[in-house]
Amino acid sequence: MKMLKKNAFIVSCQAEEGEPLYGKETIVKMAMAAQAGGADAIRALSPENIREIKKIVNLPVIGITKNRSLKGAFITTTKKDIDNLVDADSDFIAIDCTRRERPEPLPELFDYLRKYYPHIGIIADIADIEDVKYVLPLKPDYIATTLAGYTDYTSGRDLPDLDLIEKTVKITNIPVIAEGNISTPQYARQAILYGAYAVTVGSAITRPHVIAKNFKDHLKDFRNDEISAVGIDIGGTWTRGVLTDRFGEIIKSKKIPTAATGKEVISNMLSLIKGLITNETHFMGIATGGKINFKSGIVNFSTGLIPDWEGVQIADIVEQEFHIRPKVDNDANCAAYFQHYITKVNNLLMITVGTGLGGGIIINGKIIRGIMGGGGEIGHIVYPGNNKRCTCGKVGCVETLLSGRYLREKVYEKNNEISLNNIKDYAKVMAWLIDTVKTTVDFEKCYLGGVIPKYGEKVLKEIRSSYEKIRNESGEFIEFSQLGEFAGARGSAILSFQKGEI
Ligand SMILES: CC(=O)N[C@H](C=O)[C@@H](O)[C@H](O)[C@H](O)COP(=O)(O)O
Repeated sequence: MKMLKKNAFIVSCQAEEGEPLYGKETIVKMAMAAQAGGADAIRALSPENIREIKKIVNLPVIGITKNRSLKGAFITTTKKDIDNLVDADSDFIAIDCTRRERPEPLPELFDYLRKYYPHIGIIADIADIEDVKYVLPLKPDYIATTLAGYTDYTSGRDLPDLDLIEKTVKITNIPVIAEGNISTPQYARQAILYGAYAVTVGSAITRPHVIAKNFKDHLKDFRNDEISAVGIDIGGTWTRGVLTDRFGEIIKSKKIPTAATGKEVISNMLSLIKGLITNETHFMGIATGGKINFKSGIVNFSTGLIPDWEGVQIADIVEQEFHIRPKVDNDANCAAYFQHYITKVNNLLMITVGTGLGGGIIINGKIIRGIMGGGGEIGHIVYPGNNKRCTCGKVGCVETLLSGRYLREKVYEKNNEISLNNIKDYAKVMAWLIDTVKTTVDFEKCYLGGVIPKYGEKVLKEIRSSYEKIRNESGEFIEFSQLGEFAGARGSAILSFQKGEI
């Protein structure tokens, strides 16, 4: 019996009737292309194709037949199929070994192959770990995860099912072939590291209509329109809104005081959106204080700076009204994202000094959100010796020493001039905070946004020199953010153009 190489890369070259590339001439070309790309073996459908491939391509072939008219198992289900595949010079034959109804009993197919074609390797195509247990007594030569997601008992699973590989290698020494929805080279590599003996890739290489659809899926929501987005930033004091183009440039902006009850905050948000949205707007972002579940668009936790905010299903409310699913994120995360977008700095800390003290951390271009959406909430780090109670319920949060309100008290203005007499303490705590976060995530730049830039360079200088005393290194990486009061709203607009989690 032939063996597949360890860590082999198998390319499945298939097109069923009705698919655009159906026909043996194309299938042979697919196999040639796969070989040129370094494939170690080919998986192919139907004796006619296999015969042609074997004439031209010098690689082992895993042969299968498919009978789509069957209700249950459909890959190589009869002894006649086996005869035809062997006759076409297949080196291996894959058999549907799922627990579904089938025309001929599975043990009979195995016995038949072993008796009449002992040189042919048998690959058991399975869908879940129960299938593996079901087929183990028949001692297949390989087990392939081909059918995960394709049976009624596995449909709806996250694919590729890498866990299935891990579970299978735990209960058997029979080599496992990772197959089915290995859609990227990274997944192929992961599959091997999860314990697969070899990996089979099909559609991602040989089904151009699937590849094209995947590209289209990433572009189709741009439609036949100018790209624009509404971005809303709901803060403790102000609710700001912008309509931007694809670059985050403001087309229109508006701001209103944040209302005193949750109900009003929501109705204000909706009317702000109404005043900004156009017929061509298909994207929306909402930035707001608190810990936000980015996936569901629900406020997980709020300090109370925005009234009745916890548990509000922002994304659902907006979607119901405007039929656009908005991306909802923490306000400082959105400001940080916009800072990253504008400056191209991939590792940064954004501190927004406002009603509270917001933080957003970008590492390798990604927003750090964590489990509950509380990532980067640096205002709630406890400053040693501080016993002020914070709006979040804890005692000692730096927010109680660094918020905009506190800054105003420290930097009092006499005859329109800023007095910096008390700024030293403020700068010391801010520098301590920056050092604490830098020690944790080692960002490249720290931007101070919100109200702090309006107090001028002297404040910045003081923070830098406090930092230099703590670290004995330059504080030049600390800068004022130049993006202004709409940074959060613009950031949420830019974020809404992205697909998936950013
Ligand atoms: C379910 C089914 O009919 N699978 C077939 C089995 O041979 C093929 O259509 C797949 O292309 C092959 O398994 C590779 O998987 P993917 O194309 O997802 O990389």
